[in-house]
Amino acid sequence: MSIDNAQIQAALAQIIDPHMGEDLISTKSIRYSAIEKGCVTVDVVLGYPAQSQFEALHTRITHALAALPGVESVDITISQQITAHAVQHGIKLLPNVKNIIAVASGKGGVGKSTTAVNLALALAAEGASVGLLDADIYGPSQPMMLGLEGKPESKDGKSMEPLERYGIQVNSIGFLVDTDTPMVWRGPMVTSAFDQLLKQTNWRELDYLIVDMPPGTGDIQLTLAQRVPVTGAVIVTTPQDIALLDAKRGLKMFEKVGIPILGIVENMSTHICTHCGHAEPIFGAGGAAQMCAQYGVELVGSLPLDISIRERTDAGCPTVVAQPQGHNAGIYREIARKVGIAVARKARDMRSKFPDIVVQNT
Ligand SMILES: Nc1ncnc2c1ncn2[C@@H]1O[C@H](COP(=O)(O)OP(=O)(O)OP(=O)(O)O)[C@@H](O)[C@H]1O
Repeated sequence: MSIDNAQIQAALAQIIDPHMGEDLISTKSIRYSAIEKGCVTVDVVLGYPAQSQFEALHTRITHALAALPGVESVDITISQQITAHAVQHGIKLLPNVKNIIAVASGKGGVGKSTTAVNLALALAAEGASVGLLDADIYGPSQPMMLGLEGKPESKDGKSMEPLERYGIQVNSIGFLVDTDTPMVWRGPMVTSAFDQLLKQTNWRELDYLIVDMPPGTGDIQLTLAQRVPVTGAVIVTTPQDIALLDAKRGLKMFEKVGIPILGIVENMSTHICTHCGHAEPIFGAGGAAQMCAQYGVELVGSLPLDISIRERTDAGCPTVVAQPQGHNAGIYREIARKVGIAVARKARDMRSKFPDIVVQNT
């Protein structure tokens, strides 16, 4: 009994990508499929970082196709290709950077930098090429969180080479601005230092550049948001009403400048007692989920208030690299996957909704 390509396509249309919630044909993940003398060849290309999922997907496709009558052998290749970005109209794109993700918070101290660095490392752990730009003028903390010292080198006296740590490229406003200078003086220097960081860093072929934004929703944040060709923003909040209120302001600020929200991260959602392991929602519960429902955005993950998260970041070795098999690293990886998928989806949606949007095809 012989089999044709239409039957192969029909079988592939039954395989659901569990992370996208759509089948492999609808997600346009099948780049090539052919059959010759009972031998099936299929090339699958995922649009988000998912290296750790390749094996499971390979097994599922192989089983599904091998079960078809007339199939003698199956040859499946799985890879990933991060989609190029769509950004706010009128902003110049950065060379060598496919997607920029702003990590922001309405309020300071909610764990924005901790989330940004772990998100960057989790995306890299799934095989993406990632950069981290620390634009938090109030307290650039990425050098400490990554245990990085020194200044970026300049080969031509104008541009900077990003530093590297744990497989990601890093540049920080802390390297350019004297953080001991009072904020009132630093303010005017900020936008030019930020421009320098953004445009004069020689990023090398990034799938994602994660920008750790300064906390708040004032003029500085708005200016920065308007200068960066952002694919989307991730907003970090804690569960208290006051933090949620500020997070909503942040959300509106991004909407105002046409930047889509890729997701909300609820940090310090429950306190885990180091003695008995009891989980207590000391800052309240359910607020972030309610906010997400109200604004139609996704709650991409909730991290507990866990002493090990603070200890690892303070020691310059964030959770995702310090305890890759731990529960919290798993949550960060899940957040990274959801953000990666949201980027792929938003780029697709924006291109169809706003045909005049700037799209970089790389
Ligand atoms: N889930 C968590 N559990 C325990 N400690 C945490 C958690 N998230 C962040 N922290 C700690 O809280 C402190 C503040 O975190 P972080 O610097 O990431 O916040 P931020 O929002 O970026 O602050 P800033 O407003 O200063 O930029 C840090 O010491 C960090 O290690």
